[in-house]
Amino acid sequence: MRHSVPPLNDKSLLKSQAYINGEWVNAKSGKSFEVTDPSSGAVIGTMPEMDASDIDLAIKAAADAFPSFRKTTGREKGKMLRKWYDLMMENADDIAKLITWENGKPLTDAKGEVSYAANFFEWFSEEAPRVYGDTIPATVPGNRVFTVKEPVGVCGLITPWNFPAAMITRKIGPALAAGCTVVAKSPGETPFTAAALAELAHRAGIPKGVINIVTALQNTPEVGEAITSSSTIRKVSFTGSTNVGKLLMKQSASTLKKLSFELGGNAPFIVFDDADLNVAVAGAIACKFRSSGQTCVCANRIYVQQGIYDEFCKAFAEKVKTFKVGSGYEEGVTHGPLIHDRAISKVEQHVRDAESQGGKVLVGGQKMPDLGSNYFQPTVIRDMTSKMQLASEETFGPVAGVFFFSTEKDVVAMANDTEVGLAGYFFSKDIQRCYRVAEALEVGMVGVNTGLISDPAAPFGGVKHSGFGREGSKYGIEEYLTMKMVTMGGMGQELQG
Ligand SMILES: NC(=O)c1ccc[n+]([C@@H]2O[C@H](COP(=O)([O-])OP(=O)(O)OC[C@H]3O[C@@H](n4cnc5c(N)ncnc54)[C@H](O)[C@@H]3O)[C@@H](O)[C@H]2O)c1
Ligand SMILES: O=CCCC(=O)O
Repeated sequence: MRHSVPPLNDKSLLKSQAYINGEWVNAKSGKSFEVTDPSSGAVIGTMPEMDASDIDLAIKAAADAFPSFRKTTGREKGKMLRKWYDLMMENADDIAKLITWENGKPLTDAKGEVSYAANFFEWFSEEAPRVYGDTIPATVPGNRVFTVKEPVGVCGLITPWNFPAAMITRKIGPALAAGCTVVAKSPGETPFTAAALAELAHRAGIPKGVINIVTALQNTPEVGEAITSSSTIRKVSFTGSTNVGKLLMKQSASTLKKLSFELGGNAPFIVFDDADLNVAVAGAIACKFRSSGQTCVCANRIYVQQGIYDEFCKAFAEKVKTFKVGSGYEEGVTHGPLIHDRAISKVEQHVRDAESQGGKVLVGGQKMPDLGSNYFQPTVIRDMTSKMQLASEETFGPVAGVFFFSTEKDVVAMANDTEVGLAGYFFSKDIQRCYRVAEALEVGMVGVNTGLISDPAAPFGGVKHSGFGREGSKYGIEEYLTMKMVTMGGMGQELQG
């Protein structure tokens, strides 16, 4: 079965080829892979199944474009990114339809993602002209020392399917602002959005070779290897799971690349007795069920203090009962399908495991075969314990496990008892506790009395096995720059004449 193409205002935004050196191309082998709609399971199109030989062409194009692009002034690069931002916003409805088509998220969420994604271009269009070095007082008399920031060079970018637009713009925006050229591997599950963005880059006048979008599904490991082992590529930025991050880091070792890794999380979400219950419930809904739980910063372990536990569980479950699950295109739908059957298997396993160890399902807990094979009911389970799988593994789906705790010290110990450290959240009205707990959590990002922390102006990234490097914010561009120090000798002479 082939699912019909969404009605785009501009049909030329739907591409089924990769974009290399300013041209739309197929794989040299002629092979392609099928892309499916996670809602219906229907094949919705194909993309080139590229291999290492195609990637080499993209790397060469990016390397050829680099000497000239690196000399482009910050202001010029800023104008290109701004133009790309404007085109994204003008075509927001079409891009959102493509996101819903291939990722499944509801159209309103997809529109939100387009704006979030485009904002990275706007933000970095403003950072591009503001790349400063330092002047440094030298220790050696007569020496003058200064630093300049230079683009790293050709960058390899690898992104996941859960934000088909925003994960790519969050990398390409700062890369271009710094003066780098890129080879970006779009996610095999969701390649159409990235291709539409490449078409808009073309229209924005971004020079050929500066952006290259390569595609693969089965060949993804080979493509990853080609990118990480290339001696032309100087930097790799990856967003995805911790396991794949570790593999890519090993592969990058022989060429000692600069790396930024945004990896998996297992976010603690803590509600203290002194929290505003309504604010905490709203925060948990937004944080846990955004994109049906498929974001790396989604709450994974919800810890609620004893005095408020029953009340919180009841109010939280009541809210979840109001969700409408269905196709992302359907009016009023709040939550769509998961990306594929592996995701369904994982959430089901977490639910069954929790139930078998005494967890009580308050709402949901089952697959939804009437809607399609990738649908799972939004689920709330109470009486969770640290022995259950969900406590130590990222669920990446619509299952909220609520744990019980007694003291601040206990809950911080439980929150930190994990290898990863991406985001953490807590709710309290006590300002001293807010500082104390924010400082004690071993994560890269903390939400206090909010479940939504993503913002192009705020540094995004983790600690521990959640990776390193920061995206967005004034720090994001640093990932794509190197610092050169210049010492000028014989400078402290007497005036002549
Ligand atoms: N920290 C963040 O910003 C962030 C954002 C989104 C997702 N994630 C994490 O990603 C995971 C969910 O996504 P997933 O299960 O699809 O992750 P994944 O690591 O399996 O895949 C992510 C992407 O990496 C690429 N990939 C996979 N194997 C590869 C290989 N051998 N070489 C090169 N590229 C490869 C694919 O293109 C894929 O789209 C979760 O752990 C989530 O927390 C993290
Ligand atoms: O899934 C990871 C990224 C989520 C976000 O940027 O808010």
